Amino acid sequence: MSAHLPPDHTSVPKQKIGVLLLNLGTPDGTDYWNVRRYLREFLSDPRVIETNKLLWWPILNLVILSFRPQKSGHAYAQIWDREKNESPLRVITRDQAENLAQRLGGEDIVVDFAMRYGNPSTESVLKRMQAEGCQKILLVPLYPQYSATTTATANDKAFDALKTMRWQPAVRTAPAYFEDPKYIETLANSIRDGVEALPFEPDVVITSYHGMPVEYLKKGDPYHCQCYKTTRLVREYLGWPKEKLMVTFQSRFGPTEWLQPYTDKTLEALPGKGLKKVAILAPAFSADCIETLEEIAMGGKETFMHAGGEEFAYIPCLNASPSGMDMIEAMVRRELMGWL
Ligand SMILES: C=CC1=C(C)c2cc3[nH]c(cc4nc(cc5[nH]c(cc1n2)c(C)c5CCC(=O)O)C(CCC(=O)O)=C4C)c(C)c3C=C
Ligand SMILES: [Fe+2]
Ligand SMILES: [Fe+2]
Repeated sequence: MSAHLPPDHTSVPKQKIGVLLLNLGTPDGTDYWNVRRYLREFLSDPRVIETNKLLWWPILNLVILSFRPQKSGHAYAQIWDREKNESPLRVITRDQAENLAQRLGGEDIVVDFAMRYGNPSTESVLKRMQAEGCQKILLVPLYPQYSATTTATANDKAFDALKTMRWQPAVRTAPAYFEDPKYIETLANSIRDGVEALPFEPDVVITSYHGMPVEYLKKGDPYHCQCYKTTRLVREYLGWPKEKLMVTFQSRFGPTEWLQPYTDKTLEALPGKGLKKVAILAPAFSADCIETLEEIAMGGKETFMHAGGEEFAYIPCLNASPSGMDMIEAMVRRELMGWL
């Protein structure tokens, strides 16, 4: 038998289990070229943009990538973590991975994080984990609600890397956790605690989810339904009436119809209906990022106050908070069952 093994087989490291947290990605800097490189990779993903490739290529390369990097770079600059010189999404995702590593403990488990677009790339981290001896790897896309535009493409990217490996590790993917009782409880408590800490009583609390083209819902993406279910379960957990916790969809991109009601239009309309005090959170995001900090906490507030609103508060994502990490730890331990 040994004649068939590579000469250095004796140096194969001890078998370990890998846990890889996956998130969307972010530019390496706020300047034009860094943002352009990131947006180009992101918006070239056919899971994200389903428009015919021949049609999309000139629109993306000649129009969008000429103007959008400046606009997005300016938005990133407003929320950039200057001390670490990184975007909040990467800082927080790293915190989550480090915190989880401490919780799972032991030298037989390797916890790391990777991004679908930009750095650290999914391929580089998977290869590092394999070199460290991880023969079993759990992929954890950090999206509570499943979407082909996020969860599926994160997994695709990991499988693309596995395709290039002669000796592939065994792999599992963690499912979306939009109705996981622990997630619902954690999210609901973060809303109740967030609201109780405010110096005002909100007339309405908005759960603002990242949007997507309506077309994707019609083609069978379950994201929209899972968003509504998360909010319904949270509302039931809190015992709130239907009108107290609203669903809206943010971050519209391009000219097509996206999921409605739109967050910005809702914030504009609420004061006119006598609802002048709001709290808002973004449950589709496991970590605060440009879409929550710049678009909602800053831009959303401006829109609301400009329309006659009186009080506005943004409730942060679960991030690497103790309760958020309890939830991630419980989910990961459950998915590792049989491997540990
Ligand atoms: C163009 C179509 C897009 C779809 C569909 C989409 C879905 C989607 N996205 C997230 C989570 C995040 N998106 C983020 C940024 C972002 N998203 C799009 C476009 C689509 N997203 C763009 C063009 C951008 C870049 C920012 C900009 O230029 O305005 C981020 C933040 C990244 C960061 O660095 O902070 C996250 C997270 C979900 C959950 C989702 C599901 C439907
Ligand atoms: Fe997005
Ligand atoms: Fe946005």
